Amino acid sequence: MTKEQWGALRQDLLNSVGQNNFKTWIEPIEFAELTEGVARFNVPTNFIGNYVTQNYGDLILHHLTKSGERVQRISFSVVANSPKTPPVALKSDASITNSSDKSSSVRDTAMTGAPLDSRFTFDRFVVGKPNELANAAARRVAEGGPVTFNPLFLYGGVGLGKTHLMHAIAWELQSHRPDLNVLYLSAEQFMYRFVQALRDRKMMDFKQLFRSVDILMVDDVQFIAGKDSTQEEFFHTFNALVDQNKQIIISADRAPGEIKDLEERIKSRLQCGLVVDLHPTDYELRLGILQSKVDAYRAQYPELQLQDGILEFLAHRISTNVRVLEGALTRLFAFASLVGREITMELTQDCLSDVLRASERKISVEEIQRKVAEHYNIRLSDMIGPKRVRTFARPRQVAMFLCKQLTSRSLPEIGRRFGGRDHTTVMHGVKRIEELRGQDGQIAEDLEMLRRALEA
Ligand SMILES: Nc1ncnc2c1ncn2[C@@H]1O[C@H](COP(=O)(O)OP(=O)(O)OP(=O)(O)O)[C@@H](O)[C@H]1O
Repeated sequence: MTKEQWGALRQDLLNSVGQNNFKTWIEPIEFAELTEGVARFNVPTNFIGNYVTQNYGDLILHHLTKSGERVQRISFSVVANSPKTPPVALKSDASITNSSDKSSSVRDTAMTGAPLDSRFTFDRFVVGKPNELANAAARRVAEGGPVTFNPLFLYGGVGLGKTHLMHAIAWELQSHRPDLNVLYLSAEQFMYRFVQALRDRKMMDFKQLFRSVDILMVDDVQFIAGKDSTQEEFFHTFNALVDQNKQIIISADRAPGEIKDLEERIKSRLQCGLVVDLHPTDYELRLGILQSKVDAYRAQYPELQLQDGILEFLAHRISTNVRVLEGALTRLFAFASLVGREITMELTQDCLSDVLRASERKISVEEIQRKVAEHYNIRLSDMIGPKRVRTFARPRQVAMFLCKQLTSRSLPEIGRRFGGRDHTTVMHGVKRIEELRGQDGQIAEDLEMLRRALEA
């Protein structure tokens, strides 16, 4: 790809990210070269490199691929005055890890040139009810003691921490058991290497490499489903390692039995050890994660000013996955530091309007009305209808309050969905519940219970 082609591609990116984001994030990056599947860019600061990787990495990769380029990953190097600042790379690569230098944000290894993310450690993994079992199992494996369950199979939806836990295991093993040879790679990378070995007639080397590891970790194993010869090779590798009593750790986006087009014999092997599920996050875990990110950020930028209630608001409103939550916070920090202002609710809603709109789809006004009606044992038609007796009016106000809190609908919109009421009625209802929440323990409890039920 030439610089001119990159220029044309930037237009597509402009259309995708919008003028403001483009000016702030995309414009400063400069295409350097594309070699061996890696598109390299120069950036003025490490911060921009990190931000673009996290927020636009996939998008850039997508546009590059769409334009016909063969690109596996992108990488950023800081060109300003600090030649020592490390380049940043995307996470989906492989690495054989055998040193404990964590100085760079993403560490490359000489052997494969692939990264383990230094942020993905156990001490930065926030534990809550939804992930406590997965965390405990990962920590056990990371001790590097005798193999008790093989494989450890971690599964869960997008962005819930599977990769984080796998990297954490690798880091931990490196520091406590540097004698062990740990190989972490994505299933895609496994296939890529297998195909390359076939093409270069280096299957013996391939087999030897994979059979000589002490701990093999394969991320996103669902990727090999339907790819027959890769599955076959994976099956042999798996068996050879289990026979030698070597630990295997696998992750996927769903349980082994539910991965379509995965051979039955592989499914049953994968179920032989310990299968642990990372559940969707709950409000408390999301708040804990946000808090820990703020603490980490504050350690670097003590001038950060964050109004009360912002984290709670984000934890309520963004329940899709942790990656989205993290991305939202990073964007907020970046925006606030650019404009040099305190992070207020207004700034948050402004800066994250697209994310908030996207995640709002999760809880609808109708769902809230239904749940609240059920909870107070009234009919939905009475909740929306004209009757003003307390038995209906209070649940109606509770529902309005939750609509205001859990969706991004405006007051007039909410009013319309409550039988065409005026926005001042909604405003009054929301205010009333806010007051009651502080005075009436029962209302506070009802609100909490309903919120949990709606977010579950
Ligand atoms: N419990 C947690 N504590 C702190 N950070 C977390 C937690 N769970 C997820 N994250 C963060 O969320 C982001 C996404 O996590 P990760 O990449 O591990 O997800 P994943 O389950 O592997 O997703 P995918 O299915 O897309 O590969 C990472 O930046 C990770 O650090």
